[in-house]
Amino acid sequence: MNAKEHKTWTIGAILNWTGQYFRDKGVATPRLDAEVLLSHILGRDRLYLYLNYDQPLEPAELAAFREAVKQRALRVPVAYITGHKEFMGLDFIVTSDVLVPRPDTEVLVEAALARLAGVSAPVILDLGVGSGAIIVSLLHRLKAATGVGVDISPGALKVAAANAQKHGVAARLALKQGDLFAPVAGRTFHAIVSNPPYIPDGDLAGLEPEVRHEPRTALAGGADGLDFYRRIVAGAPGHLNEGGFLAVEVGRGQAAAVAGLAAMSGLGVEAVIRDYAGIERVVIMRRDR
Ligand SMILES: C[S@@+](CC[C@H](N)C(=O)[O-])C[C@H]1O[C@@H](n2cnc3c(N)ncnc32)[C@H](O)[C@@H]1O
Repeated sequence: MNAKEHKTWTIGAILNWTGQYFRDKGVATPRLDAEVLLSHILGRDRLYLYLNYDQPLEPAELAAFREAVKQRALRVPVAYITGHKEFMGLDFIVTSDVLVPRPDTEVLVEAALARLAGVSAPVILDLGVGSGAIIVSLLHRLKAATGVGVDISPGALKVAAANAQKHGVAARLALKQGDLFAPVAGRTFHAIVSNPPYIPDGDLAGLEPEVRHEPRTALAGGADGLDFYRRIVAGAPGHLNEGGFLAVEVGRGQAAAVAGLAAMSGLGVEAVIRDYAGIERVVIMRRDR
């Protein structure tokens, strides 16, 4: 992006340049990321870029875009640069205090929705609420539901609160800081949902550069990645209503081990659900009536 090379940078020229630059930096979706960032800076959708290919950028727009490109080249996730990520058709506020919501996690939300549709006023617990992606989506769809979201990170809870407000569910969601079940001692729920940290500690260093920008507390799951499942599955029976269920997202290859934990804690494994890539992604465990 050297001004001497181009007298004026048009939308088309800068997208071509940036796409190539990101490709050279190893970005997985270079052109798409260039478009998303430019749309964000211009406050327009991506279609606008294509319809206005020859429009020159204002100096202020160029400066802001240059800053965004610099960050993306350092492999900062796009969502941290734009401050937004779409999940379950809703626009979530995202900061570097939270994991960027993943499409795979929609499988967990859909599974919980299917099971809660017939419950008149479900009460739901989300352990490791992060941005609020799971519980906010559930409460947004289930108008009579109420929920509790727990997180160890005060920064994450602020983001969850902003998202609950944005999507009109704040009055039905209590957010609590603490360690897993500690803030809900003595309470029971129709459903417990969780996408806990599940990366084996030894795998963290080898992750994609983008993931290493995400909070370690959102990722690290102990030596074998299963530390949180051990605690969640052991604690769930005491926090589920009779007939209630626990739905957890799991990492690749972890479903069988998590199902094994269920047997030990007296929960029945109701289903193991695959994600869009065919990977076993969600384990549903139920407490008997
Ligand atoms: C993988 S992220 C999931 C965030 C969000 N639920 C989602 O699916 O996008 C895990 C979350 O668990 C939180 N966490 C880590 N340790 C915790 C603990 N001991 N108790 C409660 N939350 C914890 C992290 O701060 C992080 O927000």
